Amino acid sequence: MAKGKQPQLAVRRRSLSDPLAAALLPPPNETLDERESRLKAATDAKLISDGIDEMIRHERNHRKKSRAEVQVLLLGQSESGKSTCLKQFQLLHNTAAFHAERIAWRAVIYLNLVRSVRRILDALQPEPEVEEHEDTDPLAYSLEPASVIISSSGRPPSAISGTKVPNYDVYRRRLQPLMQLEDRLIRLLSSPEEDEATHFGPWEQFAPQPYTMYTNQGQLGRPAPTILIPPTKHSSTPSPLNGAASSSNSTSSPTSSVGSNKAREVAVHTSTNWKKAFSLGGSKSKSPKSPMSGEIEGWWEDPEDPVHTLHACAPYMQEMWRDKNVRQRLREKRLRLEESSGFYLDEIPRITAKKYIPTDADVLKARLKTMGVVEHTFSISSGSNRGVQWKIYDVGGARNQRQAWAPYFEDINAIIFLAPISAFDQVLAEDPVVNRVEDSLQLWQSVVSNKLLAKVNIVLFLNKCDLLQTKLDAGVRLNHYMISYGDRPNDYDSVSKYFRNKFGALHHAVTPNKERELYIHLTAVTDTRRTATIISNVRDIIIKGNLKTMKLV
Ligand SMILES: Nc1nc2c(ncn2[C@@H]2O[C@H](COP(=O)(O)OP(=O)(O)OP(=O)(O)O)[C@@H](O)[C@H]2O)c(=O)[nH]1
Ligand SMILES: [Mg+2]
Repeated sequence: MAKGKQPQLAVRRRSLSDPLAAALLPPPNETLDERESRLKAATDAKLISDGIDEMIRHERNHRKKSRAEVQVLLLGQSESGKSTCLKQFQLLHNTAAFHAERIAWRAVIYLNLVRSVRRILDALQPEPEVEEHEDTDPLAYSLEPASVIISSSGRPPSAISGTKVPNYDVYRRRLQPLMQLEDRLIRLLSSPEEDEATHFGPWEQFAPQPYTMYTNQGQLGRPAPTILIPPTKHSSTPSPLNGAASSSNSTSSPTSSVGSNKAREVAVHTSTNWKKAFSLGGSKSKSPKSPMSGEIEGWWEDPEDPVHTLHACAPYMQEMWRDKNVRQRLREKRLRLEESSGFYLDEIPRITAKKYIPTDADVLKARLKTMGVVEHTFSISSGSNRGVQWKIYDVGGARNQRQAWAPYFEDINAIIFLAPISAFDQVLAEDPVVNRVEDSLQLWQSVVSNKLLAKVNIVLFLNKCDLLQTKLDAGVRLNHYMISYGDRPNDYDSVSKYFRNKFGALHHAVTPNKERELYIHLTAVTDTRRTATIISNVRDIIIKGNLKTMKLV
């Protein structure tokens, strides 16, 4: 009985103590007049409330209409700076997320640093006899032509009988652990098809495994990202890296082959959230718990973390990079590492510190090749337009990636095309007989002449202007590589103007839309301050163009 009464009591108490319910009750002894005016007041209040609801509905619809989606495609050859440009958009419009992801870039920065070391060791290797090399491919001495300067006659003569580096064997032995680490990092970050890092896989997956391929159809009929994952998890596989100690005694070959890893790499193409996996607290890289205390600790407490090998090798890296003979040998081989992607050799102690956290500038400099198409969404305000949804597509620019671009042409509003004009003396990694600027011009021509893109706003970034300036200041002559430049002055202003005119004239000659206004910017997209201003201009141009198209202005 007592049980049955309790709920009723509770209900009564609630209704009596509810001030709103009490206020709405008609007063006791209400007269007819009072009742009439009470009901009228209630009707008036409802009318006002309905009016407000209607206004909110109207506003919502209006906002929906003006919150048109802007879709932007970043195009350009590999290493033109597309992903770096995207990072700048993130830094500007999604700053918190960019900062949260900084830690995840550690692995890429480590790999970039280790690759620079390997390239030096490759360059220092004593040359075999001259006769054996007479018909050698000019690129045989480097895997990364983007940073190797090739003379018109092929192999630089001084590369053959160059400066001897007496400490070469010592460096090679001491830096051997880094070569093993490079293998490991490549396996973590690469696609099976590539010999260059493209994406992350989790730290612990580096066992030789067969792959299972999953594909599915993405929105708008676009090919969805392809994900290659191992059928089983091999987390118990012994690590090739057991801290610094295990590797320092190793005697295996110093120039471990990247190709030997290719078949067993775990690759994640484009979509998966690799950054999350490598962030602090991310699913794959939770800070390790100490077996003793059970407390969460930093990655530097994990004996398998690559930082230990790097930290142990740091003094030898420094010594080699400061060695005058080494520098001389690199000069003879025309290997300008300072100008290459992912250069961190000038900051070895900072990068290899146990508690190193990448800065914004480090992340912008980090080189990770894009495979497929990566979509990023931002909410961007511009002038009176608040919170416009932007989708920016970052594509892989290497030749074998370009077939993936076309499906995106139908829906986009704008293209930002990047052409690295500092690369006039470089060749494509994927086709070492093609000059990089020539390739950019060809690509540019096919984009701006495309009828499907006739109504699309096009913004051209003549990129890597900082490197162009350095190169010209160092005396590299444009007319050695582009005869059409003739005997014009070899300074930055003249050269940049020449490229601006060349790209502009090509657009004018082949565009199917003579009305289209072309916006050209001289950029260095690693420079945050300069790029922020350019991006905000571009943003306004694109939004204005987009609203015009949608007849909203
Ligand atoms: N100094 C300098 N470096 C740049 C500039 N733009 C890009 N880089 C560097 O060049 C490298 C390549 O840039 P990415 O943005 O990865 O090139 P990408 O066009 O995305 O290349 P793919 O993904 O292969 O198509 C990175 O290490 C960047 O930090 C620039 O204007 N100046
Ligand atoms: Mg990229």
